[in-house]
Amino acid sequence: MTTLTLHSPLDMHLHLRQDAMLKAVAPLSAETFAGAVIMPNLVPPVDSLERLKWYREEILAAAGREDFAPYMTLFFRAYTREELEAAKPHIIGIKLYPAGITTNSEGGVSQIDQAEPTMRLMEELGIPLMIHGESNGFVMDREAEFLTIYRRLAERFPRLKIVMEHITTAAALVLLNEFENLHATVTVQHLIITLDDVAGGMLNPHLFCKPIAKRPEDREALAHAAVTAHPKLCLGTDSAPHPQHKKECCGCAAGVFTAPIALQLLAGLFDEHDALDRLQAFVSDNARRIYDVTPPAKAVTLAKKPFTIPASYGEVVPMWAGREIPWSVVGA
Ligand SMILES: NC(=O)N[C@@H](CC(=O)O)C(=O)O
Ligand SMILES: [Zn+2]
Ligand SMILES: [Zn+2]
Repeated sequence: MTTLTLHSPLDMHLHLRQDAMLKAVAPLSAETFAGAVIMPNLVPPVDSLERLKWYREEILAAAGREDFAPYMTLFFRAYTREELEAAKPHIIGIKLYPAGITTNSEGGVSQIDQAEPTMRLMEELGIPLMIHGESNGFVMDREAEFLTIYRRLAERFPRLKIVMEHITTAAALVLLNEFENLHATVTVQHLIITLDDVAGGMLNPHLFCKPIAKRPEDREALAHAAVTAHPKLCLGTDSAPHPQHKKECCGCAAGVFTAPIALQLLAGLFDEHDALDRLQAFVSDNARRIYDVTPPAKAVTLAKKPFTIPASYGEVVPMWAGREIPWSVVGA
């Protein structure tokens, strides 16, 4: 049986929520990941150091093991220099959401220009900026339209580390290569599905997320970059749990839940591309270098042995629930 051991896999974009949902999903990430970048889009958002420290403790308690590091982010707003200096040792970066563009982003930024003084301070202090990069244009064009903003920020703040979160287009990869200070995360679903899987046949709400899955040529470009372990790209699952009744309803919430199946799906993809030897870079080594983190030691062994994705994890339905996939986690 073919097996593969990954060392300290990292998820550089994760939603863990609060309360009962946090308690249900945090152990699932902690089982196979050594660390994760925790998104701050709670209600209300994590936009103070006090709230961030409280949230970190909640996560550690919910994860229930020592070998899982939550890398915390603050929700972008206008911060003072004093606030940023105090926050810096506790955060991996600050996450910017355009106002209203995705789940729980109502308090986000409506005028990017007005965000520049804070970005200037972040550049000076060496605090990375993570962005959900979508305009409010036509849904398939939102990321492409936002690329002009990424470009402007990359030019105006050459020493600011900018992470283009969950990229979904070939065009974003082109821009990624153009500026040294741009980096990117990509989800599992955007490497393996297109809009057809979401809405081309029977509507599949469990594959609906922001940004929406794009065209086959986008998926091919992203998959190529992932399986060749593009040095500026790393895994960020954007695993975003919503209870089943919020997905299977009229007005389905955006977010795909993949945390417990991400590594198995990736092993399948990398195997198909004869690239299993590059998975370690994509799920850990690139992130360690880009974000300058040293995760807890954790070995996760996968085997080419069929695995049926559960129908649900508590009240959350994962991507491809009930489907048999070729790789399993056999030791973590
Ligand atoms: N990706 C999503 O569709 N949803 C995320 C928010 C986000 O990452 O944009 C969520 O919090 O549910
Ligand atoms: Zn997002
Ligand atoms: Zn997200």
